[in-house]
Amino acid sequence: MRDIMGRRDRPFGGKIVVFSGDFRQVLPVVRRGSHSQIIDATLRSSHLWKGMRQLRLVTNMRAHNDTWFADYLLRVGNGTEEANNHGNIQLREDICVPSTGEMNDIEKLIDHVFPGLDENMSDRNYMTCHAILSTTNDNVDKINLRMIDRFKGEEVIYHSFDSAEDDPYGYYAPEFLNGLTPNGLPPHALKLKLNCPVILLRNIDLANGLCNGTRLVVRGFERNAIDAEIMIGQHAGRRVFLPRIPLCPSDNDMFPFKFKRKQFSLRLSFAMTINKVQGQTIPIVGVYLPNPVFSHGQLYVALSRATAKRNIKILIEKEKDKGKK
Ligand SMILES: Nc1ncnc2c1ncn2[C@@H]1O[C@H](COP(=O)(O)OP(=O)(O)OP(=O)(O)O)[C@@H](O)[C@H]1O
Repeated sequence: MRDIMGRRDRPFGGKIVVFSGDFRQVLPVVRRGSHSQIIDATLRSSHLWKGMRQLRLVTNMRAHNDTWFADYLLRVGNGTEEANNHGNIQLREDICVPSTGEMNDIEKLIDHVFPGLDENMSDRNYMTCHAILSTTNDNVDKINLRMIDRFKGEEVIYHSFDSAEDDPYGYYAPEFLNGLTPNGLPPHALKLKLNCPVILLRNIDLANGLCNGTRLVVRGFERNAIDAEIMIGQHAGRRVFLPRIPLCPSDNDMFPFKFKRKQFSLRLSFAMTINKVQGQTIPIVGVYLPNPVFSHGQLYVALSRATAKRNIKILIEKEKDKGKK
């Protein structure tokens, strides 16, 4: 930009650039980064920050029909909501699913978030509007497996082809490789049913709306392709065929070998991680917290996906209640 504008002394060659963001949300991810490295990666730490003019948006448009909820979100995000002696936010009882410590607590949360699932299974809008959020991929996988079992229809399982790239002597058995599911990769056995919601894990075709985080519903199964319909955004309603593609973990140091998985770049999306849904609106939200959130920002992102207090339910598992945030 400086070269084009011929003004090497000014940031962006003197052009006005608009940055937007909400500092209450989850901070940038720095792999294995320390607190200071994470802070260092934020816009506020950039040398450009001192030259920026700040404008504030003051109305929460997503929750504009529920001003109490909009204020509550601000209190959570600003750290002014009532906290206990450990500095953890006490979540209000009226937005929590009572926890008994039994396995069926999760079923109760599912019933709250997905009422009338059987009648609405093929409705794209229904699937777009309902989701359960949690902190880690393990928690999310647990809910997704329960949901796909409850979902009506015949199950189809696509298995991946896994290999260790730099293993000429075959030290790593296929069964061992199949058991690995590094972050950001689909599972070895991808269990799907017709009309189930899924989320893309890679950028495949940005121009046609197929990018990391795109939510789709499965409309058909082929031997080596999945027929899916895009759920949200400007390409909503478009039908696409998704192929199996070779995928490697984004963190190369995770294993002492180069792991490659050929699989559909999809995961079920009845439940998703809080980090994955940052930026999305999900009108009816369930939050599953078997363990505390990592930061207030994460709680703020989870709660602020919803449009009103009545549309949110949180399950905090009882036996781990002490550390709740
Ligand atoms: N001016 C507006 N009038 C009506 N609705 C609006 C307006 N601006 C935004 N919205 C709605 O509010 C919701 C959130 O908008 P958007 O995703 O642009 O906000 P955001 O600041 O990026 O949210 P977040 O960072 O929390 O994900 C969307 O459903 C959008 O349609």
